[in-house]
Amino acid sequence: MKRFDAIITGAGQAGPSLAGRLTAAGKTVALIERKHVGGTCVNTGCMPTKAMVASAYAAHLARRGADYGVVTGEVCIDFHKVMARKDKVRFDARKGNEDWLAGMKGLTFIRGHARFESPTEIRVGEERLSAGQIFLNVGGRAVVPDFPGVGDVPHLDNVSMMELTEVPKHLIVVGGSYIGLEFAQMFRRFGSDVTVVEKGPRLIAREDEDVSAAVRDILEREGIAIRTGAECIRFFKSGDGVGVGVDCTAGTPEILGSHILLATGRRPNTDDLGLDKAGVATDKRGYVTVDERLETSVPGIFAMGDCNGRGAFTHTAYNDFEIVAANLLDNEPRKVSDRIQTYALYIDPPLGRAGMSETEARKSGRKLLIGTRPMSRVGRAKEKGETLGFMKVIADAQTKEILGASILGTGGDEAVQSILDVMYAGRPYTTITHAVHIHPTVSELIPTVFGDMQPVD
Ligand SMILES: Cc1cc2nc3c(=O)[nH]c(=O)nc-3n(C[C@H](O)[C@H](O)[C@H](O)COP(=O)(O)OP(=O)(O)OC[C@H]3O[C@@H](n4cnc5c(N)ncnc54)[C@H](O)[C@@H]3O)c2cc1C
Ligand SMILES: NC(=O)c1ccc[n+]([C@@H]2O[C@H](COP(=O)([O-])OP(=O)(O)OC[C@H]3O[C@@H](n4cnc5c(N)ncnc54)[C@H](O)[C@@H]3O)[C@@H](O)[C@H]2O)c1
Repeated sequence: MKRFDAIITGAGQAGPSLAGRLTAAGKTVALIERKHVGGTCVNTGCMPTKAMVASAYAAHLARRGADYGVVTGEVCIDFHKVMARKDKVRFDARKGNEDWLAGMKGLTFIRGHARFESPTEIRVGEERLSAGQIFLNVGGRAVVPDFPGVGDVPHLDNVSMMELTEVPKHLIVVGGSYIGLEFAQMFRRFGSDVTVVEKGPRLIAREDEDVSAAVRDILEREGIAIRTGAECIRFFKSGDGVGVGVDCTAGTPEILGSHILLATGRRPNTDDLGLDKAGVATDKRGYVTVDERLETSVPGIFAMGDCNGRGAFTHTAYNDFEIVAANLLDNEPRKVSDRIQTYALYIDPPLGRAGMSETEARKSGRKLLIGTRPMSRVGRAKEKGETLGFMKVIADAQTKEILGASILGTGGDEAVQSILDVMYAGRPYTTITHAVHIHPTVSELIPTVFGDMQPVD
């Protein structure tokens, strides 16, 4: 049995940074990783997809060259180069993480699958390790729903999408949310026919209806077919290709394509972790139950990142590390409920989100002020020739507290963060209306949108 002060399971977005803080504090740490250092984000998530989104954007802009007075000729995709560029981005990042860990004094890095033997013991293959503190950072993986015929046809997920060697002729994306829509638009721009099949009545159902509708419009303008309300999804083989039954309500009952991507959500990697041997509680979907400081039902065992169900983003996983480190090492009482919801959807133009949606704000029962502005009335967007989308901001009419914002438009992922910072500062929206922003930017219109807010029922 090898003894350590701490064991960290999973080298995703929280584990390595926590290893850095713990070893710097003089503790001995074992970090266990079964696959690739960097986890989902670096290897099969954010980084490679955003590298591919950048290639797709270059293709889109090149096709629109004439709009800007630039003569480009026929635009062709060298898919091999697109994928090689993506691989360089992710492999460089993985290597950077590996080098960082290799130079970490006090760290023992172990490759293999970790399982609990008891609340203080972990087994990796034949090796047994023990520690007084154990930190889980095991992330999640794609869900494969039990669709009829799902075992009869090949299907892709975010991992196998990274290994494609040619552009699919017709990509059928099942699931019209963050993962599905980012892949749908990029592959349309690479030249695939793309159909999105979503069982719900609209795309990205967590967003407001006006946001869903505008996103649908953006995608349909590029020739992406969208089938919402697909309640009867089933799969079958069709010649060399695949078929997806959608039928039920409207449109053609079946779609024939060359490839299927399943993007129907994620599940935590907690089913094969021996949690029962440690007595660590999970909810019914397998997410590890944690308190405000991210400690599990077993004192001394903590869970960070996607596996605790308190966030599903790289920045929330990293913030989990910060919360744990602050409480355990800095005597600073940070808690997960201090976090304000924020994220972006990286279609083009992107959707930047902070705080509540309008639907959530209305449910809160507060008196609201809401301001909106189409991107076609934002100078910066006009100059760039990228005028799709709109901004929406929401405030409490009585307290002037900023409740939320959605910026669907060019630069929306960056611009929304100026609002987020004022929310963290706990300042009223008048802080923004009194601020002077740089001209010409998308952000310069944010004070105007707050200034133009109207009361809603
Ligand atoms: C296609 C896609 C695009 C995304 N884009 C974005 C984005 O743009 N922005 C964003 O914020 N988020 C994005 N995400 C989400 C983001 O990738 C995750 O939220 C983030 O990676 C979660 O980090 P984590 O540390 O919790 O888990 P992970 O990064 O998944 O790391 C967990 C690690 O634990 C290891 N592991 C699991 N079980 C064991 C075990 N038993 N023993 C040893 N090791 C184990 C795994 O191999 C993995 O390396 C995207 C996700 C996908 C799939
Ligand atoms: N830009 C980003 O930050 C980014 C990008 C990609 C992924 N992510 C993260 O990854 C997570 C997972 O993304 P996702 O898009 O896979 O999942 P999701 O949970 O956001 O959406 C799943 C979609 O699939 C649909 N669906 C679910 N079950 C279905 C079924 N049986 N049949 C048909 N449709 C079904 C749902 O209605 C929903 O639209 C997100 O929550 C997000 O946190 C983030």
